[in-house]
Amino acid sequence: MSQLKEAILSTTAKGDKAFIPYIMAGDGGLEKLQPTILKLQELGVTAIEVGIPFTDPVADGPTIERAGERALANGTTLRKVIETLTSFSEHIKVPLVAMTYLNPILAYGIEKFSEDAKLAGIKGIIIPDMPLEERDIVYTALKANDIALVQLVSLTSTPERIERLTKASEGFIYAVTVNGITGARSSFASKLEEHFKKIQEYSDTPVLAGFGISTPEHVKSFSDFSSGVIVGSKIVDSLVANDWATIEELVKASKVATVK
Ligand SMILES: O=P(O)(O)OC[C@@H](O)[C@@H](O)c1c[nH]c2ccccc12
Repeated sequence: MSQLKEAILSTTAKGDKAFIPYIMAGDGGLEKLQPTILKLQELGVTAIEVGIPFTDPVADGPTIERAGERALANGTTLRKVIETLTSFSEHIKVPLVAMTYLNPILAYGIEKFSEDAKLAGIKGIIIPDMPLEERDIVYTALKANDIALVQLVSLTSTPERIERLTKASEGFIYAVTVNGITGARSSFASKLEEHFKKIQEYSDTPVLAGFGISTPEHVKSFSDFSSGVIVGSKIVDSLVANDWATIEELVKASKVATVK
């Protein structure tokens, strides 16, 4: 079993829910990466999604897109992110999930990338612009380096597609809670619960909810019918504002059993 899936299952076994914050590597300078990751793991997050900035981030909403622009303006590259993570990898105790578009990995070289990513503590990867049908391009190299390939399931996926995606997804299943791009939302569609149940039918891999989750109340309500949540834009904004109290509240909301 992948270390990513193991970390999530050990969290849910305690009665808590998984909490995965998304951060944009290089936002505020790459020197912020180490203190940010170490502080998040101190707060008890389950894993950390590390975004690699990219010039054409088609799935990113305005908050993440702007964070990416700031990171690129700082000179952040995939290579520098991997080097920085590797420099303190002995201190990283939670699995890292890289979030990158296909192009930077192909430019790096998929084999070399997978080997270097492993040394950097990366245990999973999300590639939003890579369709399931194309995954052979990267799969063997990732597998050889124990990197789980996480699939995104959208609200509009057909039942057949949901089945294929969930069966293929490794580490966890990323269930997208809204139509469209990333970013904080104030409300969600009804019937999400049914959608989540359908996703979970095909696989014992934990289903996590992501997109638009920005308050402790959202975290709690999604926790009722998923194994946990991913929070991106709200975390990115809070890091820019150096507002750790907000981040702590979000993480705490996932600790159903161990924090009263
Ligand atoms: O920002 P939000 O709405 O909280 O959603 C998480 C999301 O940002 C993060 O998982 C992510 C950032 N970029 C992506 C691209 C595709 C899928 C997911 C992502």
